[in-house]
Amino acid sequence: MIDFLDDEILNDMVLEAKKYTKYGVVADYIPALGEANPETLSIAIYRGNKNYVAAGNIREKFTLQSISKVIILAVALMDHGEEYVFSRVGMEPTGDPFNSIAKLETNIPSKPLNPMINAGALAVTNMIIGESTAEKLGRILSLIHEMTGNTEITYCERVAKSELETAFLNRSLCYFMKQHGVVRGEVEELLDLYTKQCAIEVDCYDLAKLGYVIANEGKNPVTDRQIIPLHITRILKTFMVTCGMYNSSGEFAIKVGIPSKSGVSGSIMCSVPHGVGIGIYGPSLDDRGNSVAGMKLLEGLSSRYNLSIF
Ligand SMILES: NC(=O)CC[C@H](N)C(=O)O
Repeated sequence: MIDFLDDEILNDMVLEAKKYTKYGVVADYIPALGEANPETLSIAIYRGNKNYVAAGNIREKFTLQSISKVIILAVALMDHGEEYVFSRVGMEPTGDPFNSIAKLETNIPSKPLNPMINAGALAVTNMIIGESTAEKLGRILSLIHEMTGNTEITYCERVAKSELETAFLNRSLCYFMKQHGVVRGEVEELLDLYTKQCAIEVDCYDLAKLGYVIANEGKNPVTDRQIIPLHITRILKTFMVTCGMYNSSGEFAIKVGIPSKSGVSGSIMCSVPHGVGIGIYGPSLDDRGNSVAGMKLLEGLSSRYNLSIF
């Protein structure tokens, strides 16, 4: 039972998993991410109603990167409903790296295969309702504020700018999709919003709460308010299982078995069904872009506390 887990046990598990940080590298294709300390590993596990355990420097901030894909999918589904969203993005895993362009050309009609890869997330970001980038970003942040109870959360300008200046591959994905009518409007405006949403800054505690709300069928842990409809949280968790860890999702399902989403900042958000959220930060990444030590830590937690959903 994860209820028996305390800070001391968790700290020992973090120290053990930390040894694996040396087998990875920090992402530097977004130059600002390259400044992270590769030896860092921290985790917060939120069990509802302010009950949590933690280890490492859980107040250290990092950017959501691909974890934002789960949040914007929730916003788009609440804005438009399933039929519209899935007319512009698919539901199938790709088995390719997260930034791959390959399947956009070979898949007919040319819509991205799922919302957890960059192409799919760009298509979903393109659906967010709002008059301006600021309004759209404000709506994404509002949902995050409500889920975490932390209204201070905003985006890191430096990381957003660093990505916008170097996002050549994401620009290509957008132009390709624009050619095929999947992306509409100005590509630069879309990239501006996308890089800002990826640069939303949180700490492990916030991330654990985001994961918790999805695990808790969309309800706020303190007020019990339904923030995200139940059927949408099911969609989010399913994508987290099938595509959340990029092209490691299958292996991760076997070894860990928890709906999870990772980001190239080295973050992982997990939603253990029926009420546990986990937020991890460990910027040393494996060759698929997942936190090496974070995955080891999850493997240990899952087997020790029987957390696999399978
Ligand atoms: N895997 C990720 O976290 C990718 C997010 C990053 N902002 C990108 O588009 O490349």
